[in-house]
Amino acid sequence: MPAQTQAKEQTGWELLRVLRRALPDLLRSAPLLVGGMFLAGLVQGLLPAVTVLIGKWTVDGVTRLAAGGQANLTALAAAWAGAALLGQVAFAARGMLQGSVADHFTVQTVARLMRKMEALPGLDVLEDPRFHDDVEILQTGASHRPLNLTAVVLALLNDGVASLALAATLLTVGWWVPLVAVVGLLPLARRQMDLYRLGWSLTLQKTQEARELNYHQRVAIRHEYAKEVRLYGLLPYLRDAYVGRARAYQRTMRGVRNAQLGGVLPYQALSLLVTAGIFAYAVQAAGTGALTAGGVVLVITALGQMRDRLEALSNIVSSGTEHLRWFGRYHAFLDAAPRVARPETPRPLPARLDLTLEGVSFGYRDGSAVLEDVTVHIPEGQVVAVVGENGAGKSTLVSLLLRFYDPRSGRVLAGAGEARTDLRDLDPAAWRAQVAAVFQDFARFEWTLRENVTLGRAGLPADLHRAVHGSGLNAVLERVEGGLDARIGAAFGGIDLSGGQWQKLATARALYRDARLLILDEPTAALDPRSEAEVFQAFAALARGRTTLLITHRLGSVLMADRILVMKRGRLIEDGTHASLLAAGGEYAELWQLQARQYAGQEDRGDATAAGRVVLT
Ligand SMILES: Nc1ncnc2c1ncn2[C@@H]1O[C@H](COP(=O)(O)OP(=O)(O)OP(=O)(O)O)[C@@H](O)[C@H]1O
Repeated sequence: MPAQTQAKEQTGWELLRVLRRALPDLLRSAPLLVGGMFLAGLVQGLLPAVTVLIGKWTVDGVTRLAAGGQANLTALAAAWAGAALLGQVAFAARGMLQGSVADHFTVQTVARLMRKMEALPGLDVLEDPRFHDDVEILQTGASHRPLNLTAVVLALLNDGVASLALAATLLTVGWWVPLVAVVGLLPLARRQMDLYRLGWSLTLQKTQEARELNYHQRVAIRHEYAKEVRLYGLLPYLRDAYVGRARAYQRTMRGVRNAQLGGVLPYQALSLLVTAGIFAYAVQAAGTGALTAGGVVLVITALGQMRDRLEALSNIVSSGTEHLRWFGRYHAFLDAAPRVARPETPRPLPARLDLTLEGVSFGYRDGSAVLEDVTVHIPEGQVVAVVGENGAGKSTLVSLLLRFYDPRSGRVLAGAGEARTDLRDLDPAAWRAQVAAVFQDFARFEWTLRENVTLGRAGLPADLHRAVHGSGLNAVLERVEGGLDARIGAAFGGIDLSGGQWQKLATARALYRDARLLILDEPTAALDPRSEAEVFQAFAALARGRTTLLITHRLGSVLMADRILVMKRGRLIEDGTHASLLAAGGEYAELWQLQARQYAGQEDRGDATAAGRVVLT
C-alpha cells in the first residue's frame, strides 16, 4: 500500500502529468475564485510590457517634439497612470484571491487524505514504517504544498505572460535579442532544477529521521509519557538524543538550502554577462543610428525586466517541481490499493450471523505465523470465552473477525448454511456496524463524556441511560461537574479520569451500540471488584441473544460463557464447557487450578494478616 513503494525519480513528463491532475483539482476547489485569480495574474503579467512600450513611445515622442514634430504626451501620461493604477488593483486582487484559493485547495487536499484513511479499513498499513513515512511527508506538506503550488501556478502565469510580452517588445529591436537572453539563462535553470531535485530526494531519505526527531519531542512533552519520563529522569537523555539528531539533520538540510541559494551564483553571473553584452550592442547601435533613443530605453528596461522575470520563472519552475513531486506522492497515496480493501460489489449481510473460521492461518506483515490452522464455528447467540497465555493469539483472532487483517490462508465467514459469506466479500463498514467491542487498548478520546459514549451517533435517551448505568459510568457522573457534557483531557482544560473510569467509559460505548456481536477483550482489567461484578452483570444481560466473545485471563469470569476456547501458540487446543474442560484435565484445567490455588493462597495469607491485626489491636 505505501505510495513510497512506487516512488521513484519522476521524469519531466510524469511531473507534467501530475500537474495535469493537480490543476483541475485546484480549479474545482473554488472555480470562481481561481478564475478571478488567473485574470488578475494575466493582467499583472501584461502590464510591464505595456509600461515599457509607453516609456519607449514617450522617449520617442519627446525626441520628435525636440525635432519640431508632434506627440500626444498627455495621452501617454494618462495611459501610464491608468496602467499603474490597474497594476495596483490587480496586485491587491491577486493577493486576496490567492489566499482564499489556497485555503480552499488546502482543505480539499487534506479532506481527500482523510477520506483515503476511511478507505483503508485494515490495520496492516499502519504497521508498515513506509506508510508512516508517507503520512509524515503528506501531513507536513498538506498545510503548505497546496498553497505553494497555487502560488507557483499563478507566478508561472504572471511571469510567463510578462516574459513573453517583454520578449515581444524586444523583437522590435532584433529577433535574436530575446533568444540570446533566454539561452543565457538556461544553465542557471538547469542548475536550479538539479538542486531542487536533490532537496526532494534528501527530504525522502530523511523522513524517518524527521519522524524520530518528532517522536523524541513528543515523548518529552506528552502527558501519557510524563510519569515515567519524570520518575526515570528521562529528560536529559531525550534532550541529548534530540539535539544530536536534530543537529545532524539540520546540517544536511542546511547544506541543500545553501547550495540552492549559493550554488547558482556563477550561473546568475553568466546570465548577467549575456544581458550586459546585449546592452552594449544597443548602445553601440544607437551610436550608429540603427536604434532610436526610445529603442535604447526599451532594450534597457525590457531586457532588465525580462531577465528578472525569467530568472524568477526558472526558480519557480524548479521549486514547483518539488511541490509537484509532493503532489505525485499524494496522488500515489490516494490511488494505492490497500491489501485489506472494500470489495467492488459487496455481498449483502447474511440474515443469521454465525461465525466460522476455516483453517485460518495468519502472521503480521512478513513475520512468523501467529495463528495456525484455526477452525471453529460459533453459532449466533453463543457466549464464548477465549482464554490462553500471553501472546497465544486471542486478540489477533478478534482482529481477523473484525477484518482488520485478512488471513494468510483459510477463511473467516459470517452467516449460516448457504448464506455463509467470506468477510472479504462484505462491506467492512456494514459488517463492523454489527459489532460492539471493548478493546484491551481502547481509545481515550479527549472529548466530552457524551461524545465518548455516542461517538457522534444520536440514539434514544433510553440507550444512553442503559449504557451509562450498565457500565457503571453513572457513578463517575455523580462526581463530575457538567455530567455527560463534561470535557475530558487535561490538554483541553477538561477533567482527567482514572484507568478504571476510562474503562467504564469504553464499556458504555460498547453498551450504547445495539450490536449483534459483542467482543470483550479484557474488559474489566482496570476495574475494582465491585465495578467488575456490576459490569459483568451488564454484559451478561447484554450478551443474552447476542454472539459474545469474551477474552480474559480472569477465569472466574468465563463461567458466564456457554463455551470456552483455549488457545496456545496460535493454535486452538481445547474447545468445550467449563465442566468438560476441567474433566479433560488439559491446559484449561491446569490454568484453572493455578488460579484457584493462587486465590486459596491469598485467602490463607489474608486470614493470617487479619489474625495478626486482631492480635495487634
Ligand atoms: N501489530 C502486531 N504486529 C506484529 N506482531 C504482533 C502484533 N500484535 C500482536 N503481535 C504478536 O502476535 C502474537 C499474538 O498476539 P496477541 O495480541 O494476539 O496475543 P494475546 O493472546 O491476545 O495476548 P495477551 O493475552 O497478552 O493479550 C504475539 O506474539 C505478539 O507479539
